[in-house]
Amino acid sequence: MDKHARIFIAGHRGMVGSAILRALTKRGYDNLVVRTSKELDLRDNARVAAMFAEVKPEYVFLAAAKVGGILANSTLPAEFIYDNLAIQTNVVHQAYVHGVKKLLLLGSSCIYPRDSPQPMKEEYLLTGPLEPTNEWYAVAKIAGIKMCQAYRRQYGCDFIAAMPTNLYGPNDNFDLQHSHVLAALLRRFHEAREEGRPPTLWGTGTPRREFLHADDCAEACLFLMDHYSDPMIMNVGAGAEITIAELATMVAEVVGYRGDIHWDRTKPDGMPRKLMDCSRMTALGWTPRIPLREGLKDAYAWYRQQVGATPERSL
Ligand SMILES: NC(=O)C1=CN([C@@H]2O[C@H](COP(=O)(O)OP(=O)(O)OC[C@H]3O[C@@H](n4cnc5c(N)ncnc54)[C@H](OP(=O)(O)O)[C@@H]3O)[C@@H](O)[C@H]2O)C=CC1
Ligand SMILES: C[C@H]1O[C@H](OP(=O)(O)OP(=O)(O)OC[C@H]2O[C@@H](n3cnc4c(=O)[nH]c(N)nc43)[C@H](O)[C@@H]2O)[C@@H](O)[C@@H](O)C1=O
Repeated sequence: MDKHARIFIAGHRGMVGSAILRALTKRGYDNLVVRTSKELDLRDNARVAAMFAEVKPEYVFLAAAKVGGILANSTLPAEFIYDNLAIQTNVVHQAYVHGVKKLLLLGSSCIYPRDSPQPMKEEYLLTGPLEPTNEWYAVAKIAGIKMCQAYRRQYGCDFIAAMPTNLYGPNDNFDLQHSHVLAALLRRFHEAREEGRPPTLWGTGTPRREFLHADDCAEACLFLMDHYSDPMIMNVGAGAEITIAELATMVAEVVGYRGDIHWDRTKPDGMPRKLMDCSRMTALGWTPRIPLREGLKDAYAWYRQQVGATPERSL
């Protein structure tokens, strides 16, 4: 991408979009196009078409989506399938209509079958039933992948799709009902320490997850924009997994909480394991840089800043 190219970052205020914005700005890109969801609801096809006609972006990072953790996904199925289908349909189609040179769509590791062999390779897509807690979101994401592949096949569009694993970092959602596990745990342990009572976590603690910092994910997205043009999806992971119980211990250490943990086993575990096989990304020459413990410290520092907790007061 030329440093003056018009680059539309859809979802620039979200965790991944803001990390992409930071990464591009740091590299000196000076023609970045952003819109909040209030300024431009990407579910509205006419408004998306008008924006593309007016701005004529040359490159698109599609990081706008309806996103949430296991409970949000299982309790808001209509919003997860509708919003994501509509956003992708409008952005991908208008990118084709207005001759976008390259588009990167963000999918998710939840597109793989619940009982996939581990680690999960790209070719396992559509080889078995999905995990029920996020099937609506996963179906929408799979449709997004298929749109990129269809527009490449029929119209020759250079549209690619990256599948990140579970992400965390600055600008994550810390809502206790709707967030992903890592943000929820940082907040739960922070509040447990402040209030002197044990946190209640969900499920059994036995599921395994892989966690990638949003800044690493953004670097991977920029790398793929520069080095990858292929219909095959690309896994973007951290390369190591950890149980939720082990994650809880690590978060407790980072936050400085030393006490009991309660587990609410009425809450779902979701997929038992979700480890990406990232050998194709590694072979291309990209690997993540931020170790989980360092990333956790960074995410916790960001959270404390948001809640106005000074280190002196909160530790
Ligand atoms: N978080 C994770 O663990 C993972 C995320 N991903 C994928 O990465 C991408 C980014 O996720 P993440 O950054 O976490 O999500 P966030 O929830 O942090 O951000 C999503 C962004 O999408 C925008 N958005 C939502 N709905 C609309 C709409 N109708 N019109 C316009 N903009 C809209 C929001 O804009 P605004 O702020 O202006 O309202 C927001 O900035 C998504 O595709 C997600 O599926 C993949 C794997 C894991
Ligand atoms: C990235 C991916 O993320 C989602 O899938 P998920 O990985 O299952 O989601 P999660 O991060 O919310 O939970 C991971 C694990 O952690 C446990 N857990 C413990 N305590 C809390 C807790 O307090 N909050 C949450 N959310 N989970 C908790 C929870 O029970 C589960 O076992 C998809 O829906 C979809 O959004 C998607 O694409």
